Amino acid sequence: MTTLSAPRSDAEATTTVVVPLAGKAYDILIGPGLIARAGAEIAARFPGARASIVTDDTVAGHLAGALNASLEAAGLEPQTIVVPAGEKTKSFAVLETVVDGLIAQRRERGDLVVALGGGVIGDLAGFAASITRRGMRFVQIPTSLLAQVDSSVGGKTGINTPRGKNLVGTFHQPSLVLADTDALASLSPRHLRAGYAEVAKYGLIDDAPFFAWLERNHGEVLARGPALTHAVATSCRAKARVVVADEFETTGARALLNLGHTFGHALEASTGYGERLIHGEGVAIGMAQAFRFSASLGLCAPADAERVAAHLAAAGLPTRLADIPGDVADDETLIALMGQDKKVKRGRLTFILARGIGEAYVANDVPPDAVRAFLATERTL
Ligand SMILES: NC(=O)c1ccc[n+]([C@@H]2O[C@H](COP(=O)([O-])OP(=O)(O)OC[C@H]3O[C@@H](n4cnc5c(N)ncnc54)[C@H](O)[C@@H]3O)[C@@H](O)[C@H]2O)c1
Ligand SMILES: O=C(O)C(=O)C[C@@H](O)[C@H](O)[C@H](O)COP(=O)(O)O
Ligand SMILES: [Zn+2]
Repeated sequence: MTTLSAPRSDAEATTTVVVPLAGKAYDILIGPGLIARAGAEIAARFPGARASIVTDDTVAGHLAGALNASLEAAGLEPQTIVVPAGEKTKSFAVLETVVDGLIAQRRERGDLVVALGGGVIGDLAGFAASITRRGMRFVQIPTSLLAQVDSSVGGKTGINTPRGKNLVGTFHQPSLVLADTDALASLSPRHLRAGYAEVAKYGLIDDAPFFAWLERNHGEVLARGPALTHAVATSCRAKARVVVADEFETTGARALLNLGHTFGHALEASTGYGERLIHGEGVAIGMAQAFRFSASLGLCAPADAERVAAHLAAAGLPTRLADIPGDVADDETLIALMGQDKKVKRGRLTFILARGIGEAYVANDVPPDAVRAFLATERTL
């Protein structure tokens, strides 16, 4: 018989997932108290480096003081750059203020940019790090569920343009990820649910048992119980596996992480990157649509599509165009936005479709007419 005992300290409660990329391997530490320990963890790995914290004006109020104190105590001479919270911050204008701030702070190539915040901050600060002085190192301290399970891992960085999501950016891996599960205490329920969509994505792509586990345990995950930490660690392991297999999204393995994003990104862009539809919500609708599209093409059982939508709805997520407040852009606008997707090859649309739960695959060359016919049915839901 195995006797389980509670961890005696935050350090003992920490899970480490390694992203073993050749020449640029890094650790993801997951657990409580990591912001308080950030200075020690960073200084031990990057002796002599100084740190610039990039955060948003919401996260700053909750967590920047504690992080600053920890980095200060470890001799990292922290300075902070604060930008507005929200998706609109992933823009050229805000990128310029971050890059200028790093240069004004006289940070060198060997110093560290520390992204403290959700996916918006991680994508923006990571991009700024990748271009400032032709490439600074950076550390991700993800504070939203979405950032802890997805955006802080894998090195996709970037900003949006009015013509589409993440259309300007780089691949630039972080040097360390510190996912402090205590930080999630102050995250709003809406943003927690949005992050949950990306958790469910890992089950839908290739891990049916994890999806079934989520169906049983989503209440505890969303109640921020111990199941939440399990969900974060399982998600990070899944993402690390995919990123190591296909870092630059060339073989198709990484494209699977785009499940729900062809539809979702078009919806986000068409709603102006505002509060009407946040990324995880767009992904939830997009994943439900990807399964309904697959069912309509005879690829997967309609019951699977219904099960996916039912689970996302049970988690409080939108699953239909009608769930988006206000008018939704017309089909031609959405198809034009999908045409800007980075998976497009020689003008042909690519979707992530599914043969069932946990059986997603990359479908190249989906005819726009099939998408048009499908969207027409979506308007009736
Ligand atoms: N690079 C990638 O691989 C990747 C993966 C998934 C998503 N993304 C990107 O991530 C972004 C979405 O990330 P997000 O959902 O974290 O959005 P976000 O960064 O806007 O954070 C959501 C909101 O929660 C607030 N917040 C964050 N942490 C908090 C905390 N601990 N306490 C209180 N408030 C907190 C933020 O201020 C913000 O208002 C999108 O731009 C998306 O494109 C990138
Ligand atoms: O890491 C990846 O690869 C992903 O696709 C993860 C997605 O959840 C994320 O939203 C990503 O930013 C989308 O990438 P994009 O290349 O489609 O913009
Ligand atoms: Zn995403």
